[in-house]
Amino acid sequence: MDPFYDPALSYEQNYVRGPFGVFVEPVADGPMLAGDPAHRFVGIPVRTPFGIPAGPLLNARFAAAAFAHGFDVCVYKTVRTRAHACHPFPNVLAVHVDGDLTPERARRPLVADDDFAEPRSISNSFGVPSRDPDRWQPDMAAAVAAAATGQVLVGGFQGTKGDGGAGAYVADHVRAARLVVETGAPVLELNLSCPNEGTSALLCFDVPRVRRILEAVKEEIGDVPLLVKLAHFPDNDALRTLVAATATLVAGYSAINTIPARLVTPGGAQALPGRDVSGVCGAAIRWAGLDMVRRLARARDDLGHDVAIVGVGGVTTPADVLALRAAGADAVMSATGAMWNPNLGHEVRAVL
Ligand SMILES: Cc1cc2nc3c(=O)[nH]c(=O)nc-3n(C[C@H](O)[C@H](O)[C@H](O)COP(=O)(O)O)c2cc1C
Repeated sequence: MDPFYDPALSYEQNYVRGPFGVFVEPVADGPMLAGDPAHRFVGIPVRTPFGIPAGPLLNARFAAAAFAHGFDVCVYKTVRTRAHACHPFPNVLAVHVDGDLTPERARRPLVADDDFAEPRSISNSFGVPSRDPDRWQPDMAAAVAAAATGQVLVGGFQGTKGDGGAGAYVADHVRAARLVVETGAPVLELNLSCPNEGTSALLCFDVPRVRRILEAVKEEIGDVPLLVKLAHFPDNDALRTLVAATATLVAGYSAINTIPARLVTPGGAQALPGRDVSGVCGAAIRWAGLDMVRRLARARDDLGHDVAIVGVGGVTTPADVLALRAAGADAVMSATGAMWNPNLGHEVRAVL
C-alpha cells in the first residue's frame, strides 16, 4: 500500500500536497459512525485508545484523514514557539536491521536506502520543523475540530534552546504549552526525546531540568492533561527516578521515540546530508517499546501513581496493539505501521 506520507517528496511537498494514498480516498462509513466511546484516555471518552503518535500527521488535513480512517487518538506533529527549518531532504529512508535494534546493534552503522520492504524499519530525520505560531495555531485548531465523538487530538510541542540560558529555555516550553492550549487541544504532549536535534544528551535523561520545566508548564496549563514523550531508557533506575520525580506533574508517559543510529549508504558513505545520526523506528524497535511499557507499568504500580502509559514503537498489527495493552499500555500508537497501512485504525477497532 502507498504510504500517506511520501518519502520520495520533501517535507514541504508532503505538507502542502499530502496526505496521499488511502488517506485521500472517500471513507465509506465516516468517522461519525464511530459508535459509542467504550474507553477512556486520560479521562476523555474515546472509541478506541489507539492512534498515531507525533510525526506523520503534519497538519490538519493529515489529522482529519487519520480520524476519518478510524485512528481515534492522534498527535499533531511537534510544534515550536517560532518557525524552524526542516533538515535537508531526504527525511525518511528505509533502514536495514537484521532483527532488533538493540543498544549494542545501534553502536554500529546501519545501511539506509529507499527499499521500504517488510519487516519495515525506517529512519526519520526532520529536526522538528515548525511554522510560526501564527500559522500553526489556526491549523492545530482545525485538527482539534476534525475529531469526531470518541476521538481526541493531542497537541505536540517542544521547547527550543536559544541564547538566553536555562531560564529562557524553561520559559520557551511554557510559552509553547500556552500556545497549544489556545488552539483548544484537549491534551498536550511535550516531546522530551528528539534524537534529531543535533545533541546526544536527550532532555528526558536530565531529571532535574525536566522537573523544572514540568513544574512551570503545569503552573501555566492547570488541569489540561499533559503527556511527556520519552526515549527508551536502558537504565531502569534512571527511569524510576524520572517517574518518581514527575508522576504528580503529568497525566502520562508516551514511549518510545526513535532510537538513534548512524546511517550509511549501501556503499558505506554517510546516508544523510549534514547529519550522520538519525532516529530509527518501525519493526526493529518493537522490542524497546514493549520493554519500556512493561517497566513504566511496574514503576507506576510500585510507586503508586495514577498515570497513563501510551505504548509506541514498532506497532504494525492489531496483535502488536494487544501485546502492548497486556504489558500495561492504556493507549497505543503507530507511526511507521500506520503510514504504510492506513487501514490499521479500522483493523484495531475490530479487536479493541
Ligand atoms: C515521519 C515521522 C516523523 C516523526 N516526528 C516526530 C515528532 O515531530 N515528534 C515526536 O515526538 N516524535 C516524532 N516521531 C516519532 C514517533 O512519534 C514514534 O515515537 C516513533 O516513530 C516510533 O513509533 P513507530 O515505530 O510506530 O514508528 C516521528 C516519526 C516518524 C515516522
